[in-house]
Amino acid sequence: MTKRIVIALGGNALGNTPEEQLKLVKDTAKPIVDLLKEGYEIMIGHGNGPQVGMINLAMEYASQGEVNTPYMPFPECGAMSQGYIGYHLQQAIGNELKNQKIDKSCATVVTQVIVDENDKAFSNPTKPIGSFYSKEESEKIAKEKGYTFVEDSGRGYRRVVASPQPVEIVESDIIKSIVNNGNIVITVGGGGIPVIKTKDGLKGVPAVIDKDSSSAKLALELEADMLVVLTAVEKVAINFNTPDQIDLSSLTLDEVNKYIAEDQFAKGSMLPKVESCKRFVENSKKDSIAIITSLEKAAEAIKGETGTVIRK
Ligand SMILES: Nc1ncnc2c1ncn2[C@@H]1O[C@H](COP(=O)(O)OP(=O)(O)O)[C@@H](O)[C@H]1O
Ligand SMILES: NC(=O)OP(=O)(O)O
Repeated sequence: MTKRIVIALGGNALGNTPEEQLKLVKDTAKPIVDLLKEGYEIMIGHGNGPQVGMINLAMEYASQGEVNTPYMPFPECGAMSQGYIGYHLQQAIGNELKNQKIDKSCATVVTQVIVDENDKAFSNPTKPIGSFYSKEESEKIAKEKGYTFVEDSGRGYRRVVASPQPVEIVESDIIKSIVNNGNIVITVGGGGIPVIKTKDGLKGVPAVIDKDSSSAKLALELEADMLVVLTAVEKVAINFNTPDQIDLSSLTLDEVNKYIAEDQFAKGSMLPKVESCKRFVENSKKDSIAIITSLEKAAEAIKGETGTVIRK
């Protein structure tokens, strides 16, 4: 039977500028199309932290100065980031499908994800977005704009916004029909545009959902066999970045719980990935697995030759 995979693409698959992104997505397209060729059904989720931060900053700047464009709300900036990233990815994957003479298509679905308006994440912003700043720069911007900044994994200071849990993927039926036809779908970009239910219908809210969390949700809703989280490291480690670092080839759910309790996975980087994989494996009705590895090693990891596999 055809196996269904959800791939969650990390920041290093996209870069930080349009030029960088256009170049990187070409490298991303090849292993994805290779997997389709091997008979897998493929859904792609991706991050948007740097991109939504950039769009939001640019739109805010333009709405304040002499240019005076209309104010662009944050959920609309999220939608723009999905379109911008989806456009580059679907173009690169479309070109690769043509190069490999595969008669299938790739499309992006602008995706809304329902969140709970009472999610406590709204009063505790944790999701880093946009550029990295020095401590002094971040303090200046925080004072001017009232933003919250945190130090992000030793890489500098970044603005943080609320990151509620995904509750339901609004467009899951259309996503299913695309993938059922053997085509590649790019969806839940940037975790999806967070929306809440109101008496007048859905309404966007200013937040950024974690893309690994939404990719896990997608994998559960579409009964995927595998969730593949692609990031900058080949394997998850314990004692990460210390002389005692041990790279892990496999993790059971019990081991995941033990290492989470020991604080082995950094908050805001590896922890949400491991937690998303755990949620998928724990709740999947099948014997599904999750893999965390790098884009370069994705094909090998799916064959079981590298990466960190998380299973029941
Ligand atoms: N225990 C760990 N094992 C491996 N990597 C870790 C660990 N803790 C933190 N990391 C870091 O987390 C990074 C992945 O998080 P991040 O950069 O936020 O992901 P993304 O690829 O989605 O942008 C890795 O590249 C690595 O530097
Ligand atoms: N939305 C999201 O999770 O983006 P990043 O992966 O860029 O943080």
